[in-house]
Amino acid sequence: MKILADENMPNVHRLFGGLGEVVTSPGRTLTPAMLDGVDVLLVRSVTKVNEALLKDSSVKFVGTATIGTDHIDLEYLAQRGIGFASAPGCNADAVADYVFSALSYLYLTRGVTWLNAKIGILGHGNVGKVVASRFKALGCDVCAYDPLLADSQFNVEPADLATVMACDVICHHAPFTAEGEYPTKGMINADLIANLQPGQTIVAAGRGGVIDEIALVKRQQELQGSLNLVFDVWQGEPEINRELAPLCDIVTPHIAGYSKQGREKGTWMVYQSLCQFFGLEVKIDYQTAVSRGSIGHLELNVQPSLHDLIARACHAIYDVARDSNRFRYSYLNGSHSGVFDWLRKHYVERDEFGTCQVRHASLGALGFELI
Ligand SMILES: NC(=O)C1=CN([C@@H]2O[C@H](COP(=O)(O)OP(=O)(O)OC[C@H]3O[C@@H](n4cnc5c(N)ncnc54)[C@H](O)[C@@H]3O)[C@@H](O)[C@H]2O)C=CC1
Ligand SMILES: O=C(O)C(=O)[C@H](O)COP(=O)(O)O
Repeated sequence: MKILADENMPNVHRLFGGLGEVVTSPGRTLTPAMLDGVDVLLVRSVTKVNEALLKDSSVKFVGTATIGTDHIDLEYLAQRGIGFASAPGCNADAVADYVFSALSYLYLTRGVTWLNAKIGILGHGNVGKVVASRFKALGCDVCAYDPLLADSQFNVEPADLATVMACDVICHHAPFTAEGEYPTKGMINADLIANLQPGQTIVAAGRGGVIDEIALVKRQQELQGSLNLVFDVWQGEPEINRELAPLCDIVTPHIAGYSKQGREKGTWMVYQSLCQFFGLEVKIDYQTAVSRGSIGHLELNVQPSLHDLIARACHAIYDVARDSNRFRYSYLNGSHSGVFDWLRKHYVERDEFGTCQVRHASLGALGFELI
């Protein structure tokens, strides 16, 4: 079996090497010619998998080690009888860690006291639910908008879009969809953005293309920079909006889900699905494939407030400012146009909060392991 994999997929040789010949390549520039003789294609979000890529190939199985599937033409795969697997939920905890690291940053730098705020979540799937549960466990007032779910499927108060957009903190965890009854493409439109008020916070960590970036630039300028903006996903990736980025507090190159464990889990979930598809034995188990954390245990002195305690704990494991600064200085101040992908390829590993043990009960709410 010949397996072609995105070079940014961790553990790919270790997991798939026993199943066939593994060749890796940059995902964004993959061409149909590279699929010659390939049976299995393993991608991440940057490869458009569609008829144009696959029509002359003999690919039998496509796996994406990601949560999102908007880069895959699922209908075409089904028509051709090509097997498919994604990795639902693999990096949901990583994205939640990103959200709380970013809110901690806003607390420390701009005094945003988000624990007392009204929180609104856009998209209540695997990621939205983890984020919502953490806020709820911390005692926050949380609601969520997800028109495709019945009320009984929410773990927080269901709300309409306008209600979520009026919240103090708005967390975008919706996929990119251009069709159907509730497409997300441009869903956060100029009208909704024109109603944003000073002091509101937006964390964009779902998919680019959902928020009207031009309208947001205009509103942020009108409000003299008083919106708190955290942007991980962008409409024109790997380019980013050069007018919007300087108006944001945190700018990152689509790495909210890039924890070591989240990325390894993604590869392992696809490995498991591939074995099932071809009727092969799963020889590498989850414990072997997914790393433990490198810190293990965190002792924190009593902090002046819960906000401070959370900020110290989150940033001891992952301080989002490190990614934002690296990106801001190299992308916005430099001429290196490939820096978006370079930073992702050379991402400095980070562990999930859940790999670290703590004693403070309130940190259990954030996914840390309580002892
Ligand atoms: N920034 C990053 O690194 C990462 C981004 N993502 C993105 O986050 C998105 C969400 O991930 P999951 O929760 O795991 O996906 P999921 O598929 O479990 O949930 C998506 C939810 O969005 C809802 N939805 C669909 N249309 C909507 C609309 N118009 N308005 C509000 N909600 C709508 C769906 O009903 C579903 O409940 C993914 O599509 C993925 O693209 C995921 C992982 C990492
Ligand atoms: O899982 C998803 O969905 C994501 O957005 C990934 O974290 C994005 O990572 P890449 O696939 O673009 O490396």
